[in-house]
Amino acid sequence: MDGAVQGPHATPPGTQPAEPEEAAAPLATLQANRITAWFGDRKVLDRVSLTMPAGQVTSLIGPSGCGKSTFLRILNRMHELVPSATLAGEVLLDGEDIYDPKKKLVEARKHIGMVFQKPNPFPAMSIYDNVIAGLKLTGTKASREQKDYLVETSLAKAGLWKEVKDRLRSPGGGLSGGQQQRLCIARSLAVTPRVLLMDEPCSALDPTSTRVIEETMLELAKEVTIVIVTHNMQQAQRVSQQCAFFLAAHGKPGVIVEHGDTAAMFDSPIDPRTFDYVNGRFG
Ligand SMILES: Nc1ncnc2c1ncn2[C@@H]1O[C@H](COP(=O)(O)OP(=O)(O)OP(=O)(O)O)[C@@H](O)[C@H]1O
Repeated sequence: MDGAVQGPHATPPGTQPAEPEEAAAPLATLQANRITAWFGDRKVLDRVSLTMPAGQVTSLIGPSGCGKSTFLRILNRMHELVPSATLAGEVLLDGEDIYDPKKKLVEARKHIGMVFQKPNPFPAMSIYDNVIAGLKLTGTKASREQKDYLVETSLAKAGLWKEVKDRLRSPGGGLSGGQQQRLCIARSLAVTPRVLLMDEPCSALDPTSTRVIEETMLELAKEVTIVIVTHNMQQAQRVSQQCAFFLAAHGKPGVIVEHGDTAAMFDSPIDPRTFDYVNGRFG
């Protein structure tokens, strides 16, 4: 990493969002191979493999406790933050193992961003500083002009620029829940991730904010590979091209029962358990 922000800068502030003058990083495919995960001696995932194709939205669906969030957190090395947590298997970002001991943890987090269920901006920090907060964490240096550019383009991509462009110095905590979630998306985008993981990003939001986030996701998927955990079957159908159905039988670790094209999973699932779940018959 050269420590510099990618892309051009110098768009006069207060005007229309700037268009990037350079191509973004090519779209990336994320591949999980035979992921097994434990908390202490309790196995919660068993040999889960899934390819999350470049430029697509992949939904992870399934009943509570079947390991969807654990799987998502393994995809950007957050699982290892839990002291008792261990795992086996590999996660490849465009063929490169993110758990390679030679690779820095911060690299995985930079390339693979995460948006959480509850919007978590730094409440007292300005909207502007919230967006660029990740630069420091990833050791990325940027000039004032580069920061201005990043703030504007990231907020525009997150669908928030127009609403906040005149109050960039106001605290992030003063925004509505839906706006805060889009601010968190902008913060993730500012470090130019190649994959964005979203853990039930709309579950704390009203239907209007949910719709705005979903529209934002569909736009973002053109340049960032997205993986979303959702309990909302309509949302999975609206936003994702691919779906994976997780299930944990009583006392057993979670597995993927079925995955594939979202429309096919909902219209003609192969496994009867998938049929029951997508039709609201259990879970
Ligand atoms: N920090 C932790 N320590 C111990 N066990 C955990 C921890 N986090 C999750 N688990 C357990 O791992 C299993 C999988 O949990 P996980 O949160 O991944 O499921 P999920 O499918 O995302 O559930 P939900 O849909 O309710 O969010 C559960 O049995 C849960 O109790």
